[in-house]
This record gives sequence, C-alpha cells and structure tokens, in this order.
Amino acid sequence: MASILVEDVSLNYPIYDAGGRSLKSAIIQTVGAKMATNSGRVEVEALRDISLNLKDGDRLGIVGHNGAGKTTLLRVLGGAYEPPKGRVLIDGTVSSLTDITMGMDMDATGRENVRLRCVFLGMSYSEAARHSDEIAEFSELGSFLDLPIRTYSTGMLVRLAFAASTASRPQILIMDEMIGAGDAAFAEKAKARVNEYVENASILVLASHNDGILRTFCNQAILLDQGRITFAGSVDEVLERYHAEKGRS
Ligand SMILES: Nc1ncnc2c1ncn2[C@@H]1O[C@H](COP(=O)(O)OP(=O)(O)OP(=O)(O)O)[C@@H](O)[C@H]1O
Repeated sequence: MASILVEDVSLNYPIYDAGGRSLKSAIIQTVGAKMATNSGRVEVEALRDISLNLKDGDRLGIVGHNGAGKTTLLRVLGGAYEPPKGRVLIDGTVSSLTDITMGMDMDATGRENVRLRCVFLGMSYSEAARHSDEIAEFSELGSFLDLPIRTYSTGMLVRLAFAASTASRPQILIMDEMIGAGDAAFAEKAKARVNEYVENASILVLASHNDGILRTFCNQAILLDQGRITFAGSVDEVLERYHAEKGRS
C-alpha cells in the first residue's frame, strides 16, 4: 500500500540579491507567486499551506499557470526539497521524472552513469547491474555508452537519463510534462515506455499544461494559484475552472 500525506506545507525561495527596489518590483511583476520579506530579505512564496492525502489508485493532476508552484510541489514530493514548514509523509518507493539529468557525472561514462542513476533511484548495486544492459539497449547509444557523457549532445543525454530513470517500477511516480526524448522514432518508443511506467505505479502525481495528457492519465486534479490550492475536483472540473479564470485574467 502506497500513500502520500502532505500537511500544511509552505515553502519560500529566498532571493539573496534583491536589495534594490527596482529588482524587487520587477520580480513582483513577473513571477506568478507572492513576495514576502523575512528579516529584511525578499522571498518568493512558492507554496502556501498545501495539504494532500493520496492513496493507491489516486492519479493527481496539478494544474496552474506559469509560476503557480507546480514544479516546486513535485520537488517537495520527490524529496528534492525539504519544506521548512509542514510535513510530508510518504509510504512506498518513489521515482521522480522531473530533473532527470540531475546528479549525472559529466566525466563518467554513459554506463557508469546508468548504474549511478539506478542506485540514486533506490536500487541495490546488483539490481543496478542487472538493469544496466536493458537501459543501455533502450537508449540506443551504442559505443557512446563507453565515453564520458560530456561528449554527448543534449538529445543523447536526455535519452540516457530517460532510459535510466524509467527502468525501475516505483509505487509512486512524480512527473511533469512528458519528456521530449530525442528524434521522432525514439519519442514514440519513449511514449510507450512512459505509458507502461505510469500504468504500473500505484500513485501518480503529474503536473502539466496539456489538457489531453491530464485527462488521459489522471483521475483527480488540483488547481494551484500563487502557491495555494484554490480548487480540487475531477480533472474536467479543475480544467474548466482553470480555463475560465485564465479567460478572465
Ligand atoms: N530557485 C528559485 N529561486 C527563486 N524563486 C524561484 C526558484 N524556483 C522557482 N521560483 C519561483 O517560485 C514560484 C513557483 O515556481 P515553480 O517553478 O514551482 O512554478 P511552476 O508552476 O512549475 O511554473 P511553470 O509552469 O512555469 O513551470 C515562481 O514564482 C518562481 O518564480
């Protein structure tokens, strides 16, 4: 049984060089979040009083305009950010498909990075070794796998990171928009792998600007605005509210 419990989570980003009034007002005008000051330091309020309770079978879509806090919430759920306020209790293995190239070692080879990534995703060394052949084959990088990844093009790096990041079978899957991984043929293959990956997960949390993707994969949704959950309901209800509000702004 997998579960996610989020209670009253708030998270601010400090802006260390926002001393000047002009920068402060520029930020206020451009970000989709509220600003705060803490001991004289400017902060962006990325998440405010977020609570969620997800169980097996829940497939949550996160909807919101640019800067609403979607990626920040995914990073909190994926464990990349520890929220300074509130708590997050996660039961089950988690895999995050956001920031898939994060933590890769540019001087290590493709093969070495595959093993590193597998261990980073929670596999033991023997499991990582078992998966690495399949990942290498899926990436179609051939002899490049034995070269340091600093020699790769961006597309090659994404292929490798995608193949490695989707090799495990997590109970909880945290994702943003589908990853555009390489050329058309590889993108088709990647799409099929993502579908299988999503189907196997007990809980999915997916942030997307794409209505079709949200309708296909999710069975409930929340609307984020300036870091707060302003509405929760079925995917159709949340999308209707989101588009109505967008039309008014
Ligand atoms: N490292 C950072 N430092 C300061 N502010 C940040 C940082 N990362 C994000 N923010 C701010 O936090 C707020 C939430 O950002 P976040 O990336 O979570 O939004 P989002 O909903 O994912 O946006 P998008 O749809 O554009 O990807 C925004 O106002 C953004 O400007």
